[in-house]
Amino acid sequence: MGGWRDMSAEALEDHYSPSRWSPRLDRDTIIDAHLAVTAAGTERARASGQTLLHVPYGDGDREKLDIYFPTEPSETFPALVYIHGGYWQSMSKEDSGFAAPPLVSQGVAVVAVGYDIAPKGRMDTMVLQVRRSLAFLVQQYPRIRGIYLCGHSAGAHLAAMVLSTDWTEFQVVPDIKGAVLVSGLYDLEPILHTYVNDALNMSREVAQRNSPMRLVTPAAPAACEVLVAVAQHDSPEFRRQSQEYSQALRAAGWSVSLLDLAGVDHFDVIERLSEDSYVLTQVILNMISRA
Ligand SMILES: N[C@@H](CC(=O)c1ccccc1NC=O)C(=O)O
Repeated sequence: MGGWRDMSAEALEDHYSPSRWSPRLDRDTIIDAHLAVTAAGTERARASGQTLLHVPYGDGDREKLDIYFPTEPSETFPALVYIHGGYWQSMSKEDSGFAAPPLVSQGVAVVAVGYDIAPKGRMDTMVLQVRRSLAFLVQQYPRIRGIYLCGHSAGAHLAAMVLSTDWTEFQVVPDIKGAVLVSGLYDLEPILHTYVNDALNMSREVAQRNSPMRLVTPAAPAACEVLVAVAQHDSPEFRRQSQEYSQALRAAGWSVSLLDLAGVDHFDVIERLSEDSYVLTQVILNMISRA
């Protein structure tokens, strides 16, 4: 932690703008392309399989989740809980089902979680919402046995916050068997100094208490397996954050792998989960089948 403190305001802004680092598309089109691809992929997943959409896990507008059921469900089945990115201020669960087809065909349910994005959603609230969605899921769906978390970018941050949850404050302890954190942020302090915080309006204290990097605890005996994935064309700051977080978890006794995905950028690193043959799809299916 800390090298970023020597960076100029412009450099920080650059490093925390994932759209500026892709060799594939220019910065003005890549976000729109990402929204279009993930929305179309979600539509496809909804049209082709059995779903339960907009299930409320709380009273808030966005406190809802979508379930994509396995094509041939066994009596109990594992679930991958997907937490969308968008810098805590864009996207929704309506763009979060694109990863379902290759998983539901292999007996895995996919659950896309909604949460209140900024400015309505505050950082503490978003973290609490995602934690509550997991508690709800295990209480309401006893057929789900074994949860795998997957988050992209800001969603990987929220997934990492779920890993740091003290479940004694909830009625249940979800059986989280694995976590796949893709191109995430684990230290929120640098973004206090960028445009990202305009909508979030975090104080230093809020950023610190919501930084997974500061919340790494010794691994419990049954701690889950963590896969920290980062794209070749993520910015050096994003790549540094993934490296440092995975090292910190490993030093605390967690079972962690750092996966550096070649040939992809911050956006197609996750979009390609809609493909059966994508290496990350295969790694996720492998993680689930080994458990
Ligand atoms: N303003 C950001 C947008 C961004 O980071 C983003 C957009 C859509 C989905 C995920 C994103 N990144 C992290 O949550 C950028 O310049 O790329």
